[in-house]
Amino acid sequence: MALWLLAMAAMAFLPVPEFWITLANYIGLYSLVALGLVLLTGIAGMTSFGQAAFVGIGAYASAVLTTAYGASPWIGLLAALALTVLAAAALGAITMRLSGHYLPLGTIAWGLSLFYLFGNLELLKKFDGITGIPAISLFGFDLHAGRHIYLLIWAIVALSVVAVLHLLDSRTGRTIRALKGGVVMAESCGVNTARTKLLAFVLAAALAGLSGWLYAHLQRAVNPTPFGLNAGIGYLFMAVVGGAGHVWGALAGAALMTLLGDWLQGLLPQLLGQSGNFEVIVSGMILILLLQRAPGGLWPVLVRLAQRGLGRSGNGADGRPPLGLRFPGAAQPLARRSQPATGSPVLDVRQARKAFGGLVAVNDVSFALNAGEIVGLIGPNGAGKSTLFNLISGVLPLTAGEVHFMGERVDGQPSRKLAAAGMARTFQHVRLLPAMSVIENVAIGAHLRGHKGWLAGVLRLNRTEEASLFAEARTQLDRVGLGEAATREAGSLALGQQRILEIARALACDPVLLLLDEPAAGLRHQEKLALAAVLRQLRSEGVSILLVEHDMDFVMGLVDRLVVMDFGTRIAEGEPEAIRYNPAVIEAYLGGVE
Ligand SMILES: Nc1ncnc2c1ncn2[C@@H]1O[C@H](COP(=O)(O)OP(=O)(O)OP(=O)(O)O)[C@@H](O)[C@H]1O
Repeated sequence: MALWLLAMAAMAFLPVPEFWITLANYIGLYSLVALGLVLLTGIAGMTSFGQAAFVGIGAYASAVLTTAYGASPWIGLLAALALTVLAAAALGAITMRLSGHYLPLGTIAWGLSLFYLFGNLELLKKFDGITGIPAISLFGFDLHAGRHIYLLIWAIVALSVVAVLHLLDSRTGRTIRALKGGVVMAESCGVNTARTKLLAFVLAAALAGLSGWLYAHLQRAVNPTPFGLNAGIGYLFMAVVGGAGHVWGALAGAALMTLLGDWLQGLLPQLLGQSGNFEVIVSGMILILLLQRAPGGLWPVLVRLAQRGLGRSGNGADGRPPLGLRFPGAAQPLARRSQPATGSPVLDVRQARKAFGGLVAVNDVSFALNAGEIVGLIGPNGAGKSTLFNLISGVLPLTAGEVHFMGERVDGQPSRKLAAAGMARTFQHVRLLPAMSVIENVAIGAHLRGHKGWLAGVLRLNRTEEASLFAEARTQLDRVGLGEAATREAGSLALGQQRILEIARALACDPVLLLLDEPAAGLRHQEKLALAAVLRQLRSEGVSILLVEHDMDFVMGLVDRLVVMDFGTRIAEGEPEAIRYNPAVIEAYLGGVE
């Protein structure tokens, strides 16, 4: 990064052609928008075609203030950011609720609307646009030449890159990255996913607004053309082609698309003997080929080539150790909640019912669980165990009945509220972030035990807390026997170990009640013994555990009580030995006894 900064800064003082500076200025402006898209689309997983409209809001805000009201461009900057953030908060509150194809369609809808708004408002001089925008003045020096504003543009790009890198390497950043693992997992760790999505959306828009502000004072004139849907698609292309999962991919994509377009614009008319927009067609084809050859984008390819050239290999795609693993020194242990007294009521499920249309998956099931107890929920496939888990943990709403947790009625509450109250869970189908390190996955579980927000993350005021969160994650990994794998990518673990990782993540929540959905599936015999030992240890510490499991040997030797379900109904409850010989249970499993 230092080398890159030096090279970029040197260019301003070297006798390079003015035209290079112009290209570099535009690459810088595009990089800012693409950087926002890396955050929003590549990392948080939400596709937006409408970013150009936010560039427009930033540009017009400053253009109007500086031309019609004679304000300083710096006041224009504040207005540009404020207006973009407000517009993004309003649009995001509506659009971020959409999912699947509807989300990108939604962004196209408001992208188009804003474009026509720019072109039809008298205040913005309609499609003619605004001219005579003043240059930015810095320390009494007017930045009216491209070479002058160049340094400002790239200083802002560099700061933005650092800010986004810091953000991603923070408590809030992990929640943004966790969105790709699905909202159910993130919410079960206490993350407010709606707010996190909105934050990613607003931050991406703010970067676009910043780019718009710079654009207005570089061009000194604005009209709606560069803020339309075409430009929005172009920005998305830059992020994807550069490598949407990587911060530096934004710069790589902006540089590639700008340089390629410019090169082809000069070359093609000479080759073809006629002028036209042929560069759009040819660069489109080149980009498709590139995406076929390198679906992850240009940046990971550049990193691989550089590593090969240097004869080194890095840990992550960026060639650096995984984010969040650079904490020297001892950490303050996180505060723990006090566990309820052994034997006191923790969970009380009363007549819980769930119907999916005509199918009653859980049929008026009742049972209770006390502190320091391990209760097993068993039953044949399709008996309704996972559905009951989802009812208890707030993932699914009940059709009827009640769930009480720690003396309070909790049905109807979102799972993040239950996580805050001390309920942590794992999933039947493992839900983790395969490209994230093992320890970072576990640190997501400790989300509610930290408090630093996104700004503290960006400004690096979170280091002490991060050290504590990671120390906690490491403790839980050691506890379940995965300490050695802390820095590995979670996706590289065997499935059984991924389940254990989920247990460590749930333990990082400091739970009162642990809900484990088939924790022993995929484990070898020794690993099962080790897991049983960990669960017994937790019980002795006062943690209550409810587990769904098909492995009867594992369950019988571990649990205090069993609840048996069949066809959505509780058919038996009792100590393992009694359940083993219960005729109703035998019938459910074996389909009848002679
Ligand atoms: N979202 C849903 N919509 C419709 N039906 C569902 C849904 N989720 C579960 N079911 C049905 O509810 C019943 C209970 O399913 P559930 O997954 O809870 O059983 P299970 O006991 O966990 O089974 P397994 O041991 O195979 O995981 C099944 O018939 C299933 O097909």
